[in-house]
Amino acid sequence: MISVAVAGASGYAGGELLRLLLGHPQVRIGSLTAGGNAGTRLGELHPHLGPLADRVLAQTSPDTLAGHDVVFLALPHGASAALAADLPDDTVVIDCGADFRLTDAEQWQAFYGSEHAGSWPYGLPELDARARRELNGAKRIAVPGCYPTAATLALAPAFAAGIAQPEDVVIVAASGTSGAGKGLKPHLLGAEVMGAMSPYGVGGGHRHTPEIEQNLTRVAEVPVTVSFTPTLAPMPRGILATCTAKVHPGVSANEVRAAYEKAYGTERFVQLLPEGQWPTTGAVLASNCVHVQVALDERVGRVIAVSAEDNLTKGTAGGAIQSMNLALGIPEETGLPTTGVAP
Ligand SMILES: NC(=O)C1=CN([C@@H]2O[C@H](COP(=O)(O)OP(=O)(O)OC[C@H]3O[C@@H](n4cnc5c(N)ncnc54)[C@H](OP(=O)(O)O)[C@@H]3O)[C@@H](O)[C@H]2O)C=CC1
Ligand SMILES: CC(=O)N[C@@H](CCC(=O)OP(=O)(O)O)C(=O)O
Repeated sequence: MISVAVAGASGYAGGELLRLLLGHPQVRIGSLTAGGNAGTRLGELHPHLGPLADRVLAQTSPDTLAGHDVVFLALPHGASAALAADLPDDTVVIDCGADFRLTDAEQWQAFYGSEHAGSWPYGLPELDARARRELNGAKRIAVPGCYPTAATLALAPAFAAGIAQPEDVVIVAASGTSGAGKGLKPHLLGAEVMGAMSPYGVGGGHRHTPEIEQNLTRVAEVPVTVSFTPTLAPMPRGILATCTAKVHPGVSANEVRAAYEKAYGTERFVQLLPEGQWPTTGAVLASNCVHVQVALDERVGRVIAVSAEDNLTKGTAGGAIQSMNLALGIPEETGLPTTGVAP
């Protein structure tokens, strides 16, 4: 059995990790830690995690996380780097936060405003062949942000196939409120969120912009720039990303379709929907699958790719466990749901 600790077990990402790990046949759940909620019964914070209800959260520290094969860090940005440095080199450490996602220190400084901690293998196996190679046997893994997972998977095939132009890429994505974490935020109070959609981080300032650009640049092998606008939607979970890019002159709808079929034909967790069927967040609720659809708007010469994911499942915890499976050399799909919850 693989012994696993979760730091940040009281939060949304930590709770989703535990929901999925409870169904993982090769995992034994060890230490569960938190910050201010240390000392609290898990059942008070996550009443849906019945079998773990009587576990009491410990304070997060290298000592309470010691002695495990795998440690998941589901902590606020900036909290992982120092902690990870004090965990043994032979422990698999999987960071759900942003600390080790970006390779460019200047971009990190510009968007996060703190010192760059470095970069780890990026936990998006479907990005390219290199991603899976680097995750196999990895001891440190950076889990992607939830928007970058959705946007990257929507657009990567168009860039990998050389169909899309690297400028004038526009991404507008709607997220459920759990994406913002459990902390109290005035704009996320029920009265503000219920029944309304609202944009935020408008004008290129959202910290996921450089992460999306990093991913698309990697597959395109030329610098890709994107305009990314997130919006908040009145639902607890889910992301719907609508992504468009100009195509090179002469690209046909058949070529676009073929590029996406080639990219995702054998992927278990990225499903290209049948032509004409468009992704919905409802269909991927609690599933580790991302649904993708693509069309060519011939009138304006743009490819329109739409993806839907559960931000807490494939967008965080499911993606993290998929990477753990690769790191440990066990089948990638172990313990991960490919079906959603409906209605
Ligand atoms: N929510 C999402 O959709 C996604 C989240 N992520 C990332 O996952 C990480 C966790 O996010 P999320 O679960 O949403 O956030 P939450 O705010 O819901 O949870 C944060 C967790 O971190 C703990 N914590 C906070 N401060 C400290 C501290 N100083 N020392 C130790 N523990 C601390 C909290 O403990 P306590 O309850 O005791 O305060 C809680 O367990 C973040 O880095 C986030 O960016 C990544 C992708 C998507
Ligand atoms: C709705 C909402 O607020 N979403 C979060 C993104 C959550 C996430 O995936 O991002 P990190 O892991 O980088 O925090 C945001 O826009 O900041």
